[in-house]
Amino acid sequence: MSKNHHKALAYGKGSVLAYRTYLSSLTGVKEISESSFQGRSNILFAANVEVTVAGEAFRSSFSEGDNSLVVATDSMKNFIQRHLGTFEGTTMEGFLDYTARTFLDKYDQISSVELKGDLLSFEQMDRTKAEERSASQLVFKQSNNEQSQATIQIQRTDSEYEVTKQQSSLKDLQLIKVQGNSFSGFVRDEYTTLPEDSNRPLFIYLNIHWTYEHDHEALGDQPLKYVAAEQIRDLAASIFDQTETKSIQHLIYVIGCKVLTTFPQLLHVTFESQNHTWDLIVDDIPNSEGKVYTEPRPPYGFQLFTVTREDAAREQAKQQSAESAQ
Ligand SMILES: O=c1[nH]c(=O)c2[nH]c(=O)[nH]c2[nH]1
Repeated sequence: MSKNHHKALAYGKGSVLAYRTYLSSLTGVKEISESSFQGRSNILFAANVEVTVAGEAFRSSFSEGDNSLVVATDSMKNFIQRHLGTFEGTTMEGFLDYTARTFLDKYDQISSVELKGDLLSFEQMDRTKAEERSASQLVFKQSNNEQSQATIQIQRTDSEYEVTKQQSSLKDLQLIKVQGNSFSGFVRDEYTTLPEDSNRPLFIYLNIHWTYEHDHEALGDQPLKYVAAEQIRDLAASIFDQTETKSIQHLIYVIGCKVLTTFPQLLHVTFESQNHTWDLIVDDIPNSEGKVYTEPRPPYGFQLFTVTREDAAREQAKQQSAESAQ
């Protein structure tokens, strides 16, 4: 049996919080019909960052207790927070790229650095002034719903810095569709107790990760190429609404294809989904199509799938031939 685990040699700092006011706003993104998203004011840019650094130079800090090359994780925290003050871009992806590169510039002994940042969500509240209601430029509500996240890993090579991982994510989007979902035709054998269902409510949790063909297009410097987590969220919800779902497997595939045809600058999109569909309690409410449900008991099911450009192209060709046959 082959053993295929990487040997670990790294250290870093988690939960580095940095709240920046009046970062440059993100404007000029490509607008799509499924989303009202036009940009982010960035009046508040709130980040929770994790930094991980690696390099053979740190081996002796583990084996000998030799701290002579060790950058204290406390200093890493300061580095991240102060660089949010000098950052001139508009996105988390851009901030992490900027900080990772300046970090490698500063510390020769570090051979690779990975930064992961959650963009903490603060929503603009309404205000009324002289009978006119508009978005407050001062008051925000912290929102603990789905979150956007970015990850970048940059490696030092002999001549340059190489981006070895770049990913943008939307985490923990929880969507319920109250009807228009079936699940049937699955294996029936002596272990099967689940009935076929032609119309179930479907409650799913989604993590969605997308990767650009060209890493630099993730940064937001060319806003027309930037894909915002808000747009991915709205696309996913719109497809869910429009699709008579056969399974979560099929739903995430269709969402992935739509994401890739809408944003051709993306290389692939990966889904982690969970099934949290409610249990039925009251089926027959007189004179109503309503029902009563409750939280399902554990365990829960999950799906993992990466949709590629080839998948999206095949799906688009299938749709076009179906349309021309009509
Ligand atoms: O969308 C679903 N996919 C499954 O694989 C599955 N399995 C299950 O019990 N319910 C569901 N639902």
